[in-house]
Amino acid sequence: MHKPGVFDFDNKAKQDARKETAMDLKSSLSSSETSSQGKGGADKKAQESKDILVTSEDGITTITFNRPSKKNAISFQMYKDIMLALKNASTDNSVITVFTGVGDYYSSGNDLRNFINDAGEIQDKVTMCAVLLREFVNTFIDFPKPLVAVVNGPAVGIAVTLLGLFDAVYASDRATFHTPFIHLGQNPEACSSYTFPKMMGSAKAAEMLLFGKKLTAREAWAQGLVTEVFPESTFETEVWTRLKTYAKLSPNGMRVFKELIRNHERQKLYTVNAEECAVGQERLKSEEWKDALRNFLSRKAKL
Ligand SMILES: CCC/C=C/C(=O)SCCNC(=O)CCNC(=O)[C@H](O)C(C)(C)COP(=O)([O-])OP(=O)([O-])OC[C@H]1O[C@@H](n2cnc3c(N)ncnc32)[C@H](O)[C@@H]1OP(=O)([O-])[O-]
Repeated sequence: MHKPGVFDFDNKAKQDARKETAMDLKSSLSSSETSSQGKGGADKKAQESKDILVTSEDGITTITFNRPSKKNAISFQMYKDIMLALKNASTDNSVITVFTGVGDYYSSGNDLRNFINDAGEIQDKVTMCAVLLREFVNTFIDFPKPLVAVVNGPAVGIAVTLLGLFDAVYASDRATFHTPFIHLGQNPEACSSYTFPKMMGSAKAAEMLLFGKKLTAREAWAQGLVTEVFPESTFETEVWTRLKTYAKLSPNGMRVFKELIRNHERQKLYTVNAEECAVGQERLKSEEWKDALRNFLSRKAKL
């Protein structure tokens, strides 16, 4: 019998898992939806979940990582909440959608405890994780309005790689950008294996993605990952003043221009996302990854 290779996306196991996860996501999204007010919900709290806050004001829907005690690490539930928030933001009255974080971090990336059960054992969530991740990243690829990151502090892993799918990234000079996949036995995701070399050139992208070099905000700006860096003392005031001005620009114009830009490479991004998730699925079975996870949990390893 044909053994599916890493890039064979159509094998039955993946399809079954995709069905399961799709059902799981559907029920999770619809149960949150009953309490959300997505459509037309400008100028009020649009949706509430414990770790992801969503507000809509002055033409801007803001999705905020709100888990400061864990440096805004992203749990599986948060991935689902973010997808729901983006789905609602795509049809609400707002013009621009913004991501930011509460506390000293923007986000420390994927919650490494996503893979641990209550007894502290590593769980096999490999296929489920790949399916969730693929759907999550596709939601960013397809988001129709201008998407802006207000990076208030350090960003790690998927919180960094996703930025390649944003339209603008404003950073405090306190922010750092770190993709330590080599130390984690994982691989670049969120289309960064394509967007980063395109953005910064292959030599600079390799330092980040292959060698896990942490960039300061100014280095990230010099390499095209960040639009502009602001001093921490004036960051919030300057950025929000600017965003409120941008939110008065033509919403239809911005949608059409964004679609024009995205359509040049939408199919390419879907393919890259699928490939990265398939490779990631293999990486999450590796001993390297399990060792990295054990080291983090036993507090032997920190970035
Ligand atoms: C599959 C999808 C693909 C995604 C890939 C990625 O994103 S790859 C990137 C994956 N990301 C990483 O590899 C980052 C791993 N994290 C770190 O290396 C460090 O925590 C730090 C450098 C972010 C902050 O160091 P610091 O000394 O300033 O603070 P602190 O360490 O005391 O943290 C406070 C609390 O937050 C907790 N917590 C924080 N982050 C995470 C997390 N991601 N997960 C879980 N928990 C996390 C931490 O355990 C602690 O909890 P406790 O003990 O109070 O219950």
